[in-house]
Amino acid sequence: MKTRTSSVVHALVSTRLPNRFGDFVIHCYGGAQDDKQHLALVKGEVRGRENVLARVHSECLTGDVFGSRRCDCGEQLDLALSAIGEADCGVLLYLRQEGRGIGLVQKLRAYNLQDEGLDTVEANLRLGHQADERDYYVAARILEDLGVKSVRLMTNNPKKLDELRRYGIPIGARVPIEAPSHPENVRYLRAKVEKMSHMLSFERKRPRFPFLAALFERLAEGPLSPGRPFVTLSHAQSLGGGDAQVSGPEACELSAALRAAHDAVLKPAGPALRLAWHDGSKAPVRLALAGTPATAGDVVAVPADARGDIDLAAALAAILGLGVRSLLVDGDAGLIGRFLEGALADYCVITVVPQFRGQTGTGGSGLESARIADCGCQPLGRDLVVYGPLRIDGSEAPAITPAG
Ligand SMILES: Nc1nc2c(ncn2[C@@H]2O[C@H](COP(=O)(O)OP(=O)(O)OP(=O)(O)O)[C@@H](O)[C@H]2O)c(=O)[nH]1
Ligand SMILES: [Zn+2]
Repeated sequence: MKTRTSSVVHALVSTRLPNRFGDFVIHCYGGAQDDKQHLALVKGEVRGRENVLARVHSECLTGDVFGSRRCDCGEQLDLALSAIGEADCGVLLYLRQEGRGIGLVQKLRAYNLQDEGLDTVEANLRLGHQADERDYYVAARILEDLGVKSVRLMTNNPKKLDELRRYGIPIGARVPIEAPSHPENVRYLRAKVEKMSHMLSFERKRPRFPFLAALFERLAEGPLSPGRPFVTLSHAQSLGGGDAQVSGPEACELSAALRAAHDAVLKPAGPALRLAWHDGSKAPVRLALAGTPATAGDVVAVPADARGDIDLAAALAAILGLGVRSLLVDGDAGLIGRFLEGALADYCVITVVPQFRGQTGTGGSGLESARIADCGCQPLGRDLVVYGPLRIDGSEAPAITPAG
């Protein structure tokens, strides 16, 4: 847990604040190291409660008060207050960290730089700031002071989740909070996704990999077979048939898009399996055979199949029970094969890396480095032909240039 010794915040005053979203009490906190007064809007009784609906919102005068379309802050504030207003209890913290901590004047300067073509992160850096200078220590202490035991946090920002956890706030779940995008803020939102890893689904809907559009649409509908999540198998293999060692940057991007589109990713981890939520909203879980010696972290015990391996059907049922409706299996050839044997998968995305290095059928040192340069690919009836001039380390540039 991240700790700090300085700055103990305390409520200076609390008063009723009925607003258009419901009946709130506002607590004004002082004593923070930054000398600012931070606010907590509380609906209902949150003391001693688990999984309290919460929003930790950073001040954005332009968005929150003046309805700026440069960002999504004002709309997120409304969404959060209205969700809390409808819940029986909840908390909104309003942290005075304007402009991701750089202050109003610098944020407005950053807007001018964005009008000159920089993105929101580059603008901060140009002004001599970090991309994000916020700190969530005060937020954690206020939540503790309010007696909140754990939260369901409305955010799309993974750093916010990490920081609050590190300051000791248990987060039971992440609740996405997405305002519709506008032409004026789409660049800003895209920069949040690409540079600050924000989890915004409008990006997922972008036809970045048009050949997967049908899969992405289907995923939104949830499981296809009863008793298990929708399962996509993904694998990168070499021409020799074994697992590929290194894929190119675009294939890495594809694999990131696949991870983001599924609720969770399953990978082999020795004899066990490791389940990780794509957005980090929950801690990863290990699925291991019952009786396996415990290691750190959460372990779900799964029965063995006839061969003594993890029973994958039982593992999938347990994974569905954990709330995962779509699962990406990021497997080696062995794990993929076992899912196929059990007819436990719905979709498959195989990347072929045009090199021969792999586990199967390659031993010689020449083959180790052999690859197809200028790789081509052609569906041929029901088959797929991968072709192109060969290059083996030490050989000259390929003599044949591919047609078309
Ligand atoms: N420096 C800078 N700050 C900005 C810009 N646009 C918005 N902000 C600030 O970004 C912060 C956004 O805060 P939040 O909405 O709490 O947090 P978030 O990081 O967007 O994460 P979410 O919880 O997903 O909303 C506010 O402090 C805004 O003032 C910008 O272009 N530059
Ligand atoms: Zn804003």
